[in-house]
Amino acid sequence: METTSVTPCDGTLYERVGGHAALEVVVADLYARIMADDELAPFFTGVNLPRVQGRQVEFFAAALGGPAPYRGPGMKQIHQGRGITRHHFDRVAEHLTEALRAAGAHPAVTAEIIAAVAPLADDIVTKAIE
Ligand code: HEM
Repeated sequence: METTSVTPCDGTLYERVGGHAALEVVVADLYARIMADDELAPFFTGVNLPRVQGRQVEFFAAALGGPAPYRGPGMKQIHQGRGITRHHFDRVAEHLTEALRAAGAHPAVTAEIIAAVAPLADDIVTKAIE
């Protein structure tokens, strides 16, 4: 079986992606990509981005098995009523994939992270028809 010391197959996804520092890089890049996307940027008009990015790092860290809990509001509470469609969710997931790739995450780790966030669509998407 092939093994590598750079991307061990054991440990939490949090560890395998590179811990807190790596997630800060990924989330900063994710928001740069979101704000450069004409279909997504309008959702974040007037939003305190540094604060939301900090929460996002906390959320991902906790969701991927990191040591600290996420203390913010739930996904449904945050996103309901914003008119987010499946299409918007998928675009964010694509930007997350690219941000992980750019940060050097192993493709298998990226795939596992995308699989881990996919079920969140049920709470984030509130508008069925575009
Ligand atoms: C993987 C999917 C997603 C996750 C894990 C996620 C997670 C989060 C988190 C943790 C926050 C910060 C909560 C807080 O205020 O403390 C947040 C805020 C926000 N999210 Fe998401 N989100 C996702 C997808 C989306 C999508 C698809 C959209 C819209 C296209 C979106 C729009 C927003 C907006 C506008 C805010 C700011 C709310 C505010 O503070 O006014 N999110 N999200």
